[in-house]
Amino acid sequence: MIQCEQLAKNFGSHKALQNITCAIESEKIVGIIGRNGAGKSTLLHILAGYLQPTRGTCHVFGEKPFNNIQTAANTIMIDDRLSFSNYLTLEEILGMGADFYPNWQGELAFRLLDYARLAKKAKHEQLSKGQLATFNLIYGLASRCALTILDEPMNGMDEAIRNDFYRAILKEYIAFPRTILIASHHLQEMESILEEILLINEGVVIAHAPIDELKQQLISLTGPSHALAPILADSIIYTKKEIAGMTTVVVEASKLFIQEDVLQKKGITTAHLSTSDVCMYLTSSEGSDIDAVFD
Ligand SMILES: Nc1ncnc2c1ncn2[C@@H]1O[C@H](COP(=O)(O)OP(=O)(O)OP(=O)(O)O)[C@@H](O)[C@H]1O
Repeated sequence: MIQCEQLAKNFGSHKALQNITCAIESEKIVGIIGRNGAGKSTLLHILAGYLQPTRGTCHVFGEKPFNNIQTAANTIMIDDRLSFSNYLTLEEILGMGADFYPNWQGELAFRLLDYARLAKKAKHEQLSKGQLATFNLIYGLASRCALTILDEPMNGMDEAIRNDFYRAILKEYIAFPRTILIASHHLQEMESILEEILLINEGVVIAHAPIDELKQQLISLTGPSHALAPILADSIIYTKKEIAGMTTVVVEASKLFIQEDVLQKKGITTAHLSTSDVCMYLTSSEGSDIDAVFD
């Protein structure tokens, strides 16, 4: 469905994407994860055909997506910039969906509209931030596009409606499988619907793996500082905290060439991290510590 090779995008002298190489199969739900400014939206705009890459290649449905009719016909991009005519009511916007999207699910759209208690006669521009996000997401799901791109779709939604709509995304995906890319900072709450994660940092893909695999990349060790020091000699340490002779570190699991029972004998315990923590550590800049700002 998607193939990017050494994709780069510059805005003037700013390198928003430096080297994106990835392949995404069809009928997958993929989380596009990364810190603020990592390049997620830029990548999604290129995939949707809105932006032309500066270098490298990008193929969606086997073709270059920029200004491509095939991409436009089979892709929907939902973000907070999605706008509709100020003269149209929500009801009218949903009524027109069938004119643009061959698989349009009008009935579902209206049921979701009722569920979210959005007034049919309201105008798009009159909606609150959370209502706007809810309506746009309903529109995106009802379109049933082969490539559905959701850029921070839950921005402004309250927790209850967010949880409902994660479920709605999953149910819709099961009913009509398609490729859904979701860029979001709410990884913890949405990870149950994701199959894989594309982790971007400073315009570069630093991980692309199924959730369970990504989770295994890092491990936390806690034990007496003197026992941990020799074990960590060759490890990249993502975070380290030391209190009263006990140290806790997060390191790469694959670089730890020591058995669990040996660690136990040295008084060292291991713990797995959440996916969200793994992504946070993998994308943290070296030595970054907010406390240091106040020292
Ligand atoms: N049109 C533009 N002109 C200049 N710089 C831009 C433009 N669009 C994005 N950038 C810059 O490119 C970088 C990547 O932006 P992008 O919006 O892709 O990040 P993001 O990962 O989506 O961030 P966030 O999580 O904060 O939404 C940022 O440094 C941003 O300032």
